Amino acid sequence: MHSLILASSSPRRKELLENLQIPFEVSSSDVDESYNPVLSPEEIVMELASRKAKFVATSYPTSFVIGSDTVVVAEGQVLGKPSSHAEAFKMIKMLSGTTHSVFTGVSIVTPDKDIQFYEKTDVVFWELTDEEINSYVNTGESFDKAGGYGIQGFGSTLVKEISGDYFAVVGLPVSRTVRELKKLGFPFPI
Ligand SMILES: Cc1cn([C@H]2C[C@H](O)[C@@H](COP(=O)(O)OP(=O)(O)OP(=O)(O)O)O2)c(=O)[nH]c1=O
Repeated sequence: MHSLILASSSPRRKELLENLQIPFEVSSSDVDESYNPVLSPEEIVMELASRKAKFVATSYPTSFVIGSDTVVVAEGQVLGKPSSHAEAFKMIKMLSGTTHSVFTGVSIVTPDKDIQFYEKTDVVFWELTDEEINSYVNTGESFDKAGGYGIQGFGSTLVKEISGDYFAVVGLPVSRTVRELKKLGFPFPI
């Protein structure tokens, strides 16, 4: 039987896949995450997800390997992870009182195929005061997350509504991923 590998160092992606109670291994993908700025957000996340999965697949040639990438798009700008308090503040300020889109791309590499897909989720933030933004950034939660927030943590208090897959915002659109794995012939118990 083929084994399943998650090509990620994200603890959230691991937790989401663990919810399915199927055995898998984690192998982090040390790839260059730069991209051509002319690409659309969906092209960027699928390209980076593919790079991550392909990198790990070279070490697991008989496995099904899943790679994923998440970015936030606001005011036409693609936001990755902030690297300072000031940058995180600026990102959350940009998201305050408006709707932004979260794009998560997934790539699945098997011994004889590789596919990519993406999910887009729209997220509406409450109007936030500078004080609220500062105290959120002070939690330290911003730094390893696209757009500078985590919907699954304190960031849940910033969110007014979402339209789309919550799990895709956290980093892995689990149900679509399972459907695609099944189409590729991976034996799922459910
Ligand atoms: C918007 C949002 C993003 N994120 C996270 C998901 C991703 O882990 C991260 C975006 O960075 P990614 O580069 O997609 O992933 P990563 O570096 O964390 O992990 P790897 O490349 O090894 O798979 O932001 C949340 O956890 N919650 C959120 O609400």
